[in-house]
Amino acid sequence: MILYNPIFLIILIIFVFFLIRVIAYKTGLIYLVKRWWRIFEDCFHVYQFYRVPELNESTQENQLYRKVSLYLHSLSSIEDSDFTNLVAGKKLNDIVLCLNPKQTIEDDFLGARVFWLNEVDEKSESNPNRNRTLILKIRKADKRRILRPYLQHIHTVADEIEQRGKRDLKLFTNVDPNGRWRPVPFTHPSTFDTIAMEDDLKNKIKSDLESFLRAKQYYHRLGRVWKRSFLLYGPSGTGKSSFIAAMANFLSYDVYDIDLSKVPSDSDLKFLLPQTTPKSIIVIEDLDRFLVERLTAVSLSGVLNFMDGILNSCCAEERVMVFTMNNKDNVNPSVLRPGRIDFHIHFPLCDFSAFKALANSYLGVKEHKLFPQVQEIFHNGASLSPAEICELMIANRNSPSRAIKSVISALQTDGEGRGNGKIGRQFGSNAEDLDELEPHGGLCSEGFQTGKDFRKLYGFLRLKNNKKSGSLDAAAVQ
Ligand SMILES: Nc1ncnc2c1ncn2[C@@H]1O[C@H](COP(=O)(O)OP(=O)(O)OP(=O)(O)O)[C@@H](O)[C@H]1O
Ligand SMILES: [Mg+2]
Repeated sequence: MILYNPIFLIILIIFVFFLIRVIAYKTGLIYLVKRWWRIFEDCFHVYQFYRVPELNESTQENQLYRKVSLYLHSLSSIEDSDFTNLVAGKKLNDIVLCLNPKQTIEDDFLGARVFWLNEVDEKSESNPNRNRTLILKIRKADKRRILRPYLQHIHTVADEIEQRGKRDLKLFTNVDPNGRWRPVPFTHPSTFDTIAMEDDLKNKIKSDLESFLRAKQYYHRLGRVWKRSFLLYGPSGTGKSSFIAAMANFLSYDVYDIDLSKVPSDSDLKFLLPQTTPKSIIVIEDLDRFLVERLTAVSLSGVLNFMDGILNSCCAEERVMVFTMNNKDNVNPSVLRPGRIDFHIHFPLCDFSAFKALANSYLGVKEHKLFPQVQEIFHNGASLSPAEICELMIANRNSPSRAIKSVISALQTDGEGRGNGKIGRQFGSNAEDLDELEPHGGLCSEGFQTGKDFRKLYGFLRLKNNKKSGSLDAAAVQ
């Protein structure tokens, strides 16, 4: 009889409903129900699809793909996917989620639901970094209302992520036999803080790079190509490659590292350039070795054309070119002429101030009773490369005294005479060294030949000498 009591029936229905809900959530059945509901719902909607391929028709990287990918990886719904990839991130102990081939993720925008499918071309499974496409699935009914603002939203969010430096940098190498770039994550930890270099010089380079980043309008107004080129030269193990990594981390730029021995001809070298993306550093290491010892099939004119190629319109935006050499004296002067290289930066062997900077970072000591002895040895002309000193410090990191003693004995045995004439002029502390960083062309070539002009260009004298500074001076630091 009680079953016919309406109050009892209501309580029973509520209880059963509550029980089903609890079971559905506890067991995860709710997700199955939601999926079925979506499949059912889909039967009443017409969808439209938009493909965003990774490469455009001329096999260059599609910038929209990069932005969409960046945006999707920032969505919380990637965590709710049935399956996704977990990979180690850039920072220590960092784990990031990464889309799996064929994975679909959902996004909501202005009350409309859209889907993204990560499609990987079956033919390219051996090379998963290529021929990938992100497919946007959007209801036809919502398309007119949300498509444009949605794409704009993706642009904005991706730009913000990049600005915040969250962009995962890539290192591209030209080892692909098809003459294409092969990317790997770029996770080099080097920063300007970890490089032992005189602060003044470091700050000048940093402020030049910062003003370069901000100067897009300025360069365009002048009709000049927005690029910078650097020559880093000095003995082995003095930090040239680490400095390039520090630049990439500072600018948040990808790195394209060209191995000239893997380039079969001049035209292949030329072909590599248009495939690079804006916001990138293009690097040729040990250029002197390749040119002097002829270790590459590429000719001198091929290299010169490549260096000038950055001036052509297809790759004129936001490029930094860096060349490294052990010795620039044997290289044909046309390689180094103004216009091809903007800055020459010397990386010498260690002096006492660099040694102290390394001791501070590697051993955590700012002062030590053995420092006067080390200073004396440097003063007498002995030196080692920072790399050699770093290795000794790492090997003896548990005992600073032992580490410094091992540096002293290495300086006495291997370092004799190596630092001849270098001490005191390592990091641009005098007028001669300012010339080392002096601009050698590009924006600054005409009429900027002395250290004084260089300082003027970068505004160091602006406060003192406002009247004298020209318009180029003011704009260059914007
Ligand atoms: N100035 C420096 N400050 C801090 N670490 C340095 C410096 N120079 C070298 N090192 C350390 O020494 C190692 C080798 O340096 P790096 O590879 O950058 O030298 P390099 O000049 O590129 O040498 P090579 O000409 O042989 O390519 C790196 O691990 C780096 O940490
Ligand atoms: Mg190197």
